[in-house]
Amino acid sequence: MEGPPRMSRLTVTQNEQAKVEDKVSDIYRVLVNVSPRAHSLILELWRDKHVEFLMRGLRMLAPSYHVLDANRPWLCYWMLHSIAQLGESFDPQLEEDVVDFLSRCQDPNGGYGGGPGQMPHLATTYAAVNSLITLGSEKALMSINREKLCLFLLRMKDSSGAFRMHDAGEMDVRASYTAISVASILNILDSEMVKNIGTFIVSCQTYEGGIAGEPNSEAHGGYTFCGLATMILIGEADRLDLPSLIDWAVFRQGVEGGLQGRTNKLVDGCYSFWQGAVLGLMQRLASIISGQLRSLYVNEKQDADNKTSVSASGPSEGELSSNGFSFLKTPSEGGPLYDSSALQQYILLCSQVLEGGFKDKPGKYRDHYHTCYCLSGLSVCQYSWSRDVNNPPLPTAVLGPYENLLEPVHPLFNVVLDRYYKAHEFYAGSPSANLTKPSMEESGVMNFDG
Ligand SMILES: CC(C)=CCC/C(C)=C/CC/C(C)=C/COP(=O)(O)OP(=O)(O)O
Ligand SMILES: [Zn+2]
Repeated sequence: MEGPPRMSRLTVTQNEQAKVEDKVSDIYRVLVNVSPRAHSLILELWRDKHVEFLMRGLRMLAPSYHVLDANRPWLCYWMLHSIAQLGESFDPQLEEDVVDFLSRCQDPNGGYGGGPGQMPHLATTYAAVNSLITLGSEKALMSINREKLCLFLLRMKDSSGAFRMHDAGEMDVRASYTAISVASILNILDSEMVKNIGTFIVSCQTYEGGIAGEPNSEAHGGYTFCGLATMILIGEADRLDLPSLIDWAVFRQGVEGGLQGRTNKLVDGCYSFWQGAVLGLMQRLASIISGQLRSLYVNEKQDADNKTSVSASGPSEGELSSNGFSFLKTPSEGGPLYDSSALQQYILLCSQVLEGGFKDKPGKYRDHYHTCYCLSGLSVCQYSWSRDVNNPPLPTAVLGPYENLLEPVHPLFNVVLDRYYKAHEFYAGSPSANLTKPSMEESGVMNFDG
């Protein structure tokens, strides 16, 4: 694994980076020569344009949902979540159409496929569940068959502890996150689902400090978010080497202000969330981090398996599903571990498309994925100085006019906070223990090792 950075990639990075830097410094040259009003205008979030772009996308999707065949729950999530972060409500007819469509994607044996009749997949299950929670109506929340979903999740669980994305599919950190995220938010997380997942994720942390998609691969922001969020949701974050994770993550901010996904690659607006949220989550792990640093200094070498009192003694099922809720009660300490103002500048100046929507970087086209994750990253950034995400941030934390402020998101699930609270309350009365579930053998947990 260890070795020098690949030179070809470094060369491309430097050339491309220079072009982006030129563009950014052109904009700054304009900025310093104009009035404060113009400065503020340039940093404005073009809300109406974004809502127009997103609503148009949703309406086009609604009648037939025939585009991007296997990705339709994702398109729903990216658009709905973006609209919710912008503080807009949904037209009841549109909401009804989306719930009906997603119900048609729900497999009779649990989970959601990329379209009606398609095989259930963990990624589209996550997207569908987050979409329905974002819609937030009783009809939307009731439409999820949690009992069957529980069976689907157990079917995707391999004997090693890791999850597969779909029947006979690949096992990676995305699968762990999407499974644990939906189980936690729907209050069906149990010890069977959690078993050995921490060990799998620990095995994906690389020599750089970030987390890879699978053991022996390269650390990447997308997988690092998935791995860290999963470890927090299962109460095992202290099994990761958090100081080295921070060390890797803080160096992912480029001179352009944006964040890159991996070493020597270009910055990209979508990592504003994947990497920004990782560093945001770290602010709530301060006590574990200082404990790990202390033990480093006193040279207390601990076996990773013995570090977690929670995993050693086994948490109760109620405790497991409540990790996502209690995490928010831990104060966010010390301010952001990245330059929040520079990241907001990158999102607003380099990723924002004035006709509506967001893109990876100048020279690329807008799309709904980048719109969703640039907005999610911007929201995380705006609240990065707040100890409590439930309180509005100070004006100094929000770059540009204060009207730029977005709705806060739950950083572990990436759904708007008030929708999360509604779902949490809705599903609180019926935890996993009340669902009739078979054992691992009865549910046919796949064992490819024979
Ligand atoms: C919840 C869920 C399903 C999360 C997915 C997380 C995520 C974004 C993973 C990224 C996967 C990956 C290796 C991208 C590299 O693309 P690239 O080589 O085009 O980009 P790069 O140059 O920026 O690395
Ligand atoms: Zn991207």
